[in-house]
Amino acid sequence: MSGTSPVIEVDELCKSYGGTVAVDEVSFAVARGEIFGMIGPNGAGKTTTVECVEGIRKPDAGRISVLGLHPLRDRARLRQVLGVQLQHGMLPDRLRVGEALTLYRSFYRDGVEPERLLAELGLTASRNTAFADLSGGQAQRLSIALALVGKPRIAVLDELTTGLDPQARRDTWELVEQVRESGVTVLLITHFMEEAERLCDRVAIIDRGRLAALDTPDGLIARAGVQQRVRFRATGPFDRARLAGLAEVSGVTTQRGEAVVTGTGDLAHAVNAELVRQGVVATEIRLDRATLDDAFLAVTGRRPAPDGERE
Ligand SMILES: Nc1ncnc2c1ncn2[C@@H]1O[C@H](COP(=O)(O)OP(=O)(O)OP(=O)(O)O)[C@@H](O)[C@H]1O
Repeated sequence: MSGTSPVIEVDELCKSYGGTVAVDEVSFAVARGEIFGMIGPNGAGKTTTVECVEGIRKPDAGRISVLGLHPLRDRARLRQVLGVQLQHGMLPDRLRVGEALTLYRSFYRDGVEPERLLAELGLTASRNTAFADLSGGQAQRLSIALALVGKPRIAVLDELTTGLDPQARRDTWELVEQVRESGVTVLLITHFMEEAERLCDRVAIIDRGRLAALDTPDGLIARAGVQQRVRFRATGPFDRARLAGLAEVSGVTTQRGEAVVTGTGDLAHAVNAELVRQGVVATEIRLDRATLDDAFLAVTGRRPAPDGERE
């Protein structure tokens, strides 16, 4: 995190619905200009946490500060600096793209020229299209445009690319990177591990209402102690015992004529260096890198839903 004070501070946030504890003493801080991700199983408490940050839910306990504002007491001022992505189905079907942007622009003192946003988000040709007639990707881009039209300092994006095809998803990721480059801090809730790994500077894993882990994607993967795998074919025989004796290595097996070495740390480098010491040349060396999926499993005990699906 940079030396500047955080733009969002959440301190020991608690929220229950009747007997259901949705958020249980969650604390974190989001630095200016970062893309901060929240991942976790369904019902883990992500949306409730973010809704408390947005000032649309009242916490039972804890302290939240957003750009120095209190989400409930300073709600009107908060609305001017926080851009929130619309959830599906929140616009009237017959409202046209251009009209929606102009309407939303009118809610803010400061803002971006709607025409400019339309162009930047590739929506110029859809300006006169009614919301109900937009494709999934176009509707998603419109919801992002509406989150940005008030020139927010923080954008909250919830389920950014759910329902989009892979190409539209990648285009949306580029868009979010542009948003961040323009100086906006992004709070992103996602079910896609690949999305979190690719976009987020830091990721909070929320599980059963608690903050289970918080780190960079690489840090989460490394801290989970997830096993990595290096596969290679060797040009000649090599001493397996010496390979197995390396600090980084936990196992050496052979699969379909390939040596498969499992372990942690800088495994590929350690294996390669040992083979060089043995005078063996490895061909087709491949590293099966651990991913955020593995870290998620290690932290929550559950696999993320396939391809970010809702369970
Ligand atoms: N309005 C509500 N009334 C009662 N219980 C609720 C309400 N909203 C959420 N909950 C419950 O609180 C818990 C946390 O829900 P929340 O929506 O914050 O989780 P989430 O991590 O955002 O889940 P998802 O990934 O499914 O959106 C769940 O057990 C949920 O059923």
